[in-house]
Amino acid sequence: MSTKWFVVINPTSGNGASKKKWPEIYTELIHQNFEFEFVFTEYEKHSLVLVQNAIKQGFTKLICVGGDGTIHNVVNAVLSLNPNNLQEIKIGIIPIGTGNDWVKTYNISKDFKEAIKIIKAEKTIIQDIGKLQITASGKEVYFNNLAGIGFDGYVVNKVHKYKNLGFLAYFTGAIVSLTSYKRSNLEITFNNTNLQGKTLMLLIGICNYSGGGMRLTQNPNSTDGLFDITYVDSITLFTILGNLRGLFNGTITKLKCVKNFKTSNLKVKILDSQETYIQADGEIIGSGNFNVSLLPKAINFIVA
Ligand SMILES: Nc1ncnc2c1ncn2[C@@H]1O[C@H](COP(=O)(O)OP(=O)(O)OP(=O)(O)O)[C@@H](O)[C@H]1O
Repeated sequence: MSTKWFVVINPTSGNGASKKKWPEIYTELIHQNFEFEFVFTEYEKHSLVLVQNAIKQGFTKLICVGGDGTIHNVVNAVLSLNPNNLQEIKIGIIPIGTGNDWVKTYNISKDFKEAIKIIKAEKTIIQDIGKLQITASGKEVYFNNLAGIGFDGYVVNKVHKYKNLGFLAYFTGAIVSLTSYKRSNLEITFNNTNLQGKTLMLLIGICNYSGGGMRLTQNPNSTDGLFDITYVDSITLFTILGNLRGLFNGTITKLKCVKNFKTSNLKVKILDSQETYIQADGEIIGSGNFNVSLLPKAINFIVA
């Protein structure tokens, strides 16, 4: 087992900010007495291979420099490898992304010096993780923050156009997309509940924030063994514009048109032929019918 840290940097995250800030982050890691090896990703999902190789070499302490997509890839690397020493693996985050949503739940600072101090203290939380399986392909994806289908996936698919707007990228993408999005006919089944019909979006939440600081699930708790589900069949642009603060303080979830549930499993069937994107932690992962289940207390993160 290595006592060194393995640092993976996505140079494209935060619209290139990770690459620019790396020399200062490197200096600060040395300054705070970290022993580490580091590597830059060279293509999308490259962190999956890099992290799996690092774990096979005996690294247990990982640092992720990037945004929510980079954290998502590191989590997927660990859980798809499912090593014998999973309990010993810890993930620390230096948040340099666009939305930086996952870190907000745990008050991890966006100031990299503060984020490094938090990692140094090695206080961990064992968090719940979602496992999503696309029925047709059997593809499995883990998520640590929030997954969704419908409008949510549509916005994520468009958001790259607005990445230069920073945290407003998702909000801008959502407002621009609301007029053009065509709802899909979905069937959603969990516990004794069956929802069927034209659906704007379904969100499956673990942590508190998504879409660049929005609070779109009502009562999330990242360690309670349950997803927080938000289901919206329709909402007008007018209602959203009248509740802009509610998007960011969570009161939007109290509107009559927004339904909230808790469950640890659910099934989603697409009842029409329209392609509907599924997103997990802000990454498009496919389309089609899928099942989701919760893995309670599945992975250690270093938190404030
Ligand atoms: N070297 C690379 N070249 C191109 N894409 C990469 C590279 N390394 C990682 N990626 C991809 O970059 C994407 C975005 O990364 P990330 O989410 O960390 O940044 P972000 O989108 O700016 O932040 P956020 O998700 O917090 O909004 C991920 O899908 C990841 O697979």
